[in-house]
Amino acid sequence: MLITNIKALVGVHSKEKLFLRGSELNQLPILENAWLLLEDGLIKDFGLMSDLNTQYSNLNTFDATGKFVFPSWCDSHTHIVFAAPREEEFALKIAGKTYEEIAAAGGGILNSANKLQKATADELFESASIRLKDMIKQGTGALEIKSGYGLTVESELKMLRVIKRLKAAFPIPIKTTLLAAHAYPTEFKNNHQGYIDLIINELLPKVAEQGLADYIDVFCEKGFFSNEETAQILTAASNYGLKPKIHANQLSSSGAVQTGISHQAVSVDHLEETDDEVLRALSNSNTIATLLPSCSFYINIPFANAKGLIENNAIVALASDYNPGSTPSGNMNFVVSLGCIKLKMTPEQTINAATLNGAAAMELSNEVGSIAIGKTANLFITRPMTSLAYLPYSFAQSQIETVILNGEIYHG
Ligand SMILES: N=CN[C@@H](CCC(=O)O)C(=O)O
Ligand SMILES: [Zn+2]
Repeated sequence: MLITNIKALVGVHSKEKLFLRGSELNQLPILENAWLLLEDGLIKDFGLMSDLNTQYSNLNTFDATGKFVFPSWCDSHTHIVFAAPREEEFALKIAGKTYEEIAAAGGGILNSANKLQKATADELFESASIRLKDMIKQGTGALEIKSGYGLTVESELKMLRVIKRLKAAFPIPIKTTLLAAHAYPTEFKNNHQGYIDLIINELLPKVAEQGLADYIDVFCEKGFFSNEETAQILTAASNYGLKPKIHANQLSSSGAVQTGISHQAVSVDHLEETDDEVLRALSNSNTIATLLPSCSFYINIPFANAKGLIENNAIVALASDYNPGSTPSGNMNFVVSLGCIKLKMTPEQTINAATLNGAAAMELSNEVGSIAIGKTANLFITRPMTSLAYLPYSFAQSQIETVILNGEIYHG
């Protein structure tokens, strides 16, 4: 397929550029009045319309006059396998209850775990497929999915197998993260070590043997998993080659970021509580700071200090956190708008953070996240737009007209 007359081809980073640190995030290379050639599912070539080779004239052509072409969003933090939404908690939130209060009253993660344990794998696969199709139509072309609503060996494995089926059924790269340490099941409320032992001695060996996860995650937070408990789990997982991507500093500043970094985490995610120690720890670090502004928006908690992280030369990514409790939305266009409106990032910074750095947070930036020859042809074409900034500016409305995955138009 040949795409011609592209008003702006966005994110033409060199293939060697695998992530953008600090002020590099400002650089979003764009080719105006361009063409893009896709072949065998990959990006084959691109250039200026003035230099378009006539040998391509008999190809299947898509005329993108007035339109922008973006690399697909790379959503590196989601929990899209769940049994049921939790809109009953929505009313409690409106009435003023906090996320922690709802969780303490039996809502939250344990509520989702009860429902997931009763759901069949087929039901979970069907409902997650509907969510994933919606996300793809909204421009997502690579994502990470976590377990964490099973909280028993059997149900965590059930979730991971559902994610494996999603990988096989959908034409986009998907990475899987084991998040058995999402909350303590009620029966282990007063026996934390018992649950940790279950994860380490029973679950991890099975997950590793069956190749069901790429990463390990822990909700390292007051009232959930302490730094010491997190460290135990990360150390055990490293013996199976599972690198950490952890939930850190969402509700309090508890040292979670530092624990993640000391275990060579690929990313530390959330960081709504971004104190000076967090900035220092992530300054020049190879651990990616993944920010989830839709979560801050939805549960009314502080927004992460993106500017401080960028000024301190951290690698900042943006992701959705799609889950039934704190963020019932996987719309990366809205994430990018919030990045601008609430994190005070520029449109260029948010787009880089939601594409190339998101890909890096899944160790996929060799494959996706920018427009480079040889990368997978996962991209989207907008409606005619006046400028790049129009996309985040027109918040909560989709400017995406056509989604292309592996070089072909996606019809869902
Ligand atoms: N904080 C931990 N996990 C999710 C929320 C899970 C839930 O409420 O179901 C998050 O990233 O916000
Ligand atoms: Zn999360």
